[in-house]
Amino acid sequence: MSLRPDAILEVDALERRFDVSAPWLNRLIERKPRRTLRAVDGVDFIIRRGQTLALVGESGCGKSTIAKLVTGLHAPSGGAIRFHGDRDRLQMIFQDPYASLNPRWRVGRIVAEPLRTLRPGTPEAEVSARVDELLRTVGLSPSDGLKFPHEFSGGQRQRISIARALAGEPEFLVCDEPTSALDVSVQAQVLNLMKRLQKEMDLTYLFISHDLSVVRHMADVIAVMYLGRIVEIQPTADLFASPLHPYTRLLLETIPDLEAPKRDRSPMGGEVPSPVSPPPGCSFHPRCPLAFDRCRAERPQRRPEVHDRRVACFACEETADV
Ligand SMILES: Nc1ncnc2c1ncn2[C@@H]1O[C@H](COP(=O)(O)OP(=O)(O)OP(=O)(O)O)[C@@H](O)[C@H]1O
Repeated sequence: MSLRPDAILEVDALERRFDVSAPWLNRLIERKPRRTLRAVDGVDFIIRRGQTLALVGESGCGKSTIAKLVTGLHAPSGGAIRFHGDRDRLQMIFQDPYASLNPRWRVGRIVAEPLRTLRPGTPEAEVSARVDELLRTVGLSPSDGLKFPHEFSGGQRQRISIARALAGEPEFLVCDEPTSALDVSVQAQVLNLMKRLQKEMDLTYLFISHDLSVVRHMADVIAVMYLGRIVEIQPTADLFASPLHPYTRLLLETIPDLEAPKRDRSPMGGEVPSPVSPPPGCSFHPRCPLAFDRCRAERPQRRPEVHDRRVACFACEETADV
């Protein structure tokens, strides 16, 4: 059952645990219990058709695991993923175009492959015309189809990945750090291309990044993750104008040259705790300058009835309009 008629993806109480126990013989000898890592620990969000939701957070907070759960590469340990689109029209773009393109195939064949899978029996002349068109769409030329991936720069390779994804006629794209391997100037070009394609083709994006400045101009809604959970979700402009969660503020403070008004730069050091043994209460409390007793004992929840504007924080929810 869909909660929202315009939602293409609904994720509810999603969990993914990994067994990270030592091998059974070591456990037996050393009398160690099994260990479970909670990579995704009760995540929910919706994405509306034609929009971009960004998942942002430090390395290890569970972003890629969510991408793999949504694309079906991992099975959930709990919760639900409801995709209201056509599963065959869900594609993924990865961070590392070097690793995701077959080095022994010419670009034309790489881009043609999803097309041949989607529409078997398409005449070769038609496939080739479509490949040429896709290469032009992403800012390459048809003659580039004759080359191998190693003959291109990082940005061009990511354009090839995008052309390949488009060949599968997607309606939904999961983009896992698509520009983080690229120089800043090239990053902007690829992001602009993705934005243009989204508009022209009515695409929906789940966009993953560790960098808030990258998603600022891409996302309609930003979900900030910490240790397997979403701690805050807000429409992008609101998140930048009035971040609620202390962790979001920490992330914003690390963006250089942000034109936002200067906030109190409270030092918030400390390491991200291990997802194998997260702290009790709010996972962020050991690093949080606002933490009080309740934060150490009880886990803050986000209110489920408001989809795009929620914060899981006892200290800020009293003042927040959520
Ligand atoms: N197959 C696996 N087996 C065991 N642990 C895993 C596995 N995949 C991910 N993890 C762990 O789950 C947690 C979340 O990892 P994930 O890759 O989703 O984070 P991330 O936010 O995408 O970080 P990064 O940007 O570094 O990939 C990490 O602690 C990671 O070590």
